Amino acid sequence: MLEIDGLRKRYGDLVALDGAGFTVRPGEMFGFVGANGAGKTTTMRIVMGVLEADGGAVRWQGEPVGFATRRRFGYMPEERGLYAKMRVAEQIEYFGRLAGMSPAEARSSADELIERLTLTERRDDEVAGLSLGNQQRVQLAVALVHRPELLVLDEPFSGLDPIAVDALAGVLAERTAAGVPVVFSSHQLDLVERLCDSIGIIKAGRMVAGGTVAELRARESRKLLHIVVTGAAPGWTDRLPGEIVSKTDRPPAGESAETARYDEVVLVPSDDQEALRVAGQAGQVQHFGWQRPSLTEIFREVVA
Ligand SMILES: Nc1ncnc2c1ncn2[C@@H]1O[C@H](COP(=O)(O)OP(=O)(O)OP(=O)(O)O)[C@@H](O)[C@H]1O
Repeated sequence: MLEIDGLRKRYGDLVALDGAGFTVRPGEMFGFVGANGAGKTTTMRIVMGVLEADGGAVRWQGEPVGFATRRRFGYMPEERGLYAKMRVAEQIEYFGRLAGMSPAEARSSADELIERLTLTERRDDEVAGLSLGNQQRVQLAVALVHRPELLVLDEPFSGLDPIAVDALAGVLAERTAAGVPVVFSSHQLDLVERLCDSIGIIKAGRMVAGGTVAELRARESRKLLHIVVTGAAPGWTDRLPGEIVSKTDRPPAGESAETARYDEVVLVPSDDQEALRVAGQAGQVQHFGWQRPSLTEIFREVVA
């Protein structure tokens, strides 16, 4: 289990981390999200010992993390670090050897990752000549090659095409199934929502929300009502009790309105039963139900 506790870090006068912390359990995929400059990279660098914290602690299996422990971690830094002139397979093997693998182990692990991350046709190319997305795949292979006990990945999905996203998600799911905790940062919230067991949201160096997506939905979000009414006279939505978050009178593309008028409203109701009554009196209620907020909506709410 990885425990990050009360991290503090200043760069001169700028407070980058102000008590940030979270826990990642064995086999858990943890999505670390926050706006630009919120402190994600700084946190990951401290976990990996690239930066020293001014305060707080990082523990692995209950013990403070040191150099020997970090060698067993896999890290994909924000500043990608590959040898431009080295060939793909050679490079991945080299990093496996650096982490203490035998030549045979490093080769077989590199071969497996090359295949999984669909780099087979590029295995003898120099990294410098690869597209950015392919360089990213090599960087991921380097982080994974020594079969680390913990994975810390700074925006591993950025710049990958959808096939590479699926390939990487598959590799990470295998590692978590084997008990490895994975922490990754991302701005692709739909992906985070799809892949992660739990999520931490950081804002200005502090954690502002955390838990499973279901917990976040239950705890952090306002309850939204989604209402669709056809055939109502214009202006009826003014009678709805509560705050209208969005509304449109245009039916979704591809669906023609059967009646002259279509209204779709998202409402934070002050009285849901009254909202139902108003909608029913106004026209034909086609849909009336609670809307589950997406992670993007929750993010906007807690980070705003
Ligand atoms: N070496 C540095 N010197 C001075 N300030 C820094 C340094 N590194 C980061 N910062 C500042 O610390 C804050 C946190 O930065 P950090 O890179 O950790 O954010 P982030 O959440 O990873 O952002 P992004 O999503 O843009 O990658 C920002 O205000 C950033 O400008």
